[in-house]
Amino acid sequence: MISVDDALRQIGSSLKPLPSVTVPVGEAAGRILAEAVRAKVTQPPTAVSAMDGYAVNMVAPMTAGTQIRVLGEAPAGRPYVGTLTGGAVRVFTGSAMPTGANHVIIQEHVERHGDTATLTHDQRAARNVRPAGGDFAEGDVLAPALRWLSPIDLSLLSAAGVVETSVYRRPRIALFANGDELVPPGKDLARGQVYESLSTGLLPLLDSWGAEACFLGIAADRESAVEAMFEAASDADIVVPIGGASVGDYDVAKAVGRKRFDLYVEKVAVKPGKPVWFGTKAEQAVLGFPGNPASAFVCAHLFLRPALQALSGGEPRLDLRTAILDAPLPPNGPREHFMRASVAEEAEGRLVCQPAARQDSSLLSTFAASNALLRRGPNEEARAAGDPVAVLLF
Ligand SMILES: Nc1nc2c(c(=O)[nH]1)N[C@H]1C(S)=C(S)[C@@H](COP(=O)(O)OP(=O)(O)OC[C@H]3O[C@@H](n4cnc5c(N)ncnc54)[C@H](O)[C@@H]3O)O[C@H]1N2
Ligand code: MOO
Repeated sequence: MISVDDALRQIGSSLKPLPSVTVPVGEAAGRILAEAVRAKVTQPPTAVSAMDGYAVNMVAPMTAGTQIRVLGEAPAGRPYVGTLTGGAVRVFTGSAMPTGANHVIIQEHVERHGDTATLTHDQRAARNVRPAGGDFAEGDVLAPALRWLSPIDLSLLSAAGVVETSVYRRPRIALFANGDELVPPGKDLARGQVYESLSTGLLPLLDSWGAEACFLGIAADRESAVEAMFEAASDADIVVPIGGASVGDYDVAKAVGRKRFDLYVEKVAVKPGKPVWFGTKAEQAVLGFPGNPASAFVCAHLFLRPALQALSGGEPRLDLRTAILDAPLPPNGPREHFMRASVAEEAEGRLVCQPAARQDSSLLSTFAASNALLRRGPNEEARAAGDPVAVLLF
């Protein structure tokens, strides 16, 4: 059995980044940038008014009662072409500032009669102007390579005149379940049957991690049925069989996988998830999950998410944070343990971690009530309330 870190290293060194593809910015949310994006224009391109009002050149404080001649107007998109020469130009939020103007008197501070604006409030200092390039300048790096593009990133790139981006192709993941006892939800259960429940949760999880995931269905505990699933998964970058990973007489997924792939990981010293297995053949990888529900989800977080990072040019790693334990824990056993836990943020960003009372790897209800995995090292000594611990938030 190898450690979690060694398994991650093995996965990282076996997976090469997928090719990059060019996509319209509008379709790039959730994708990972293959190269940095620079601004094509400066934003704002010129100084603009931040308010509706009157643009003036203010050389000294102005007092209420001062009268100013209104020379013209500059609606947003139609700059004023003349010179100011002591007068004011009617402007609006987003209007280009007339040449020479440094201040916008908000319209609430003015009484307007014809071409004359009379100040109703003192103007102490020049303000209400957004400088050219205040957001970004042409050539600025707006998003570095490997950035996961959020929806707001797309607006940032659009504001900078960028219409296409180079992103990694989405990893294609094909899941299938393995077990004679599994039945799709909606059917009546016969004695000994349970609903196949893992695909419904894993598909959207993978989608949220930027993958294109599909579920091929349930394979019976027969080699031919599992073979058919692998055939149907020929397009996938990673095939993920769920279940049939252990040593039982009917655990056929791994037995078939061993014939089709070179296996580099056969078991990991982790709890839950020990029977997880990994291999490759040509351009395809297989990552077999144990069927116990918590084991499958822990393996998704510990191994599949980092595998997706590796396919997108990143380092496969776990984003562990530090939290404070809220109750004592007994010594850990020999396997690294990822306990289901609830983490809450307290004052000043301090994270407090409460491990779930029941940790059996069959329990979906415990997982659903948790938002983190609490990592305990192999043979780690007992922990006291208040001790710092490592957590993986999800
Ligand atoms: N003698 C030993 N027995 C077991 C060992 C061992 O080392 N020696 N390891 C145990 C560990 S740890 C795990 S984890 C499980 C994993 O076994 P499998 O991957 O072979 O999983 P299955 O037997 O197929 O299923 C286990 C359990 O999960 C249910 N299941 C499976 N798939 C689904 C699904 N898609 N949806 C809902 N539920 C599912 C299945 O019905 C079983 O109850 O092995 C231990 N045994
Ligand atoms: O590894 Mo199993 O996942 O402990 O139940």
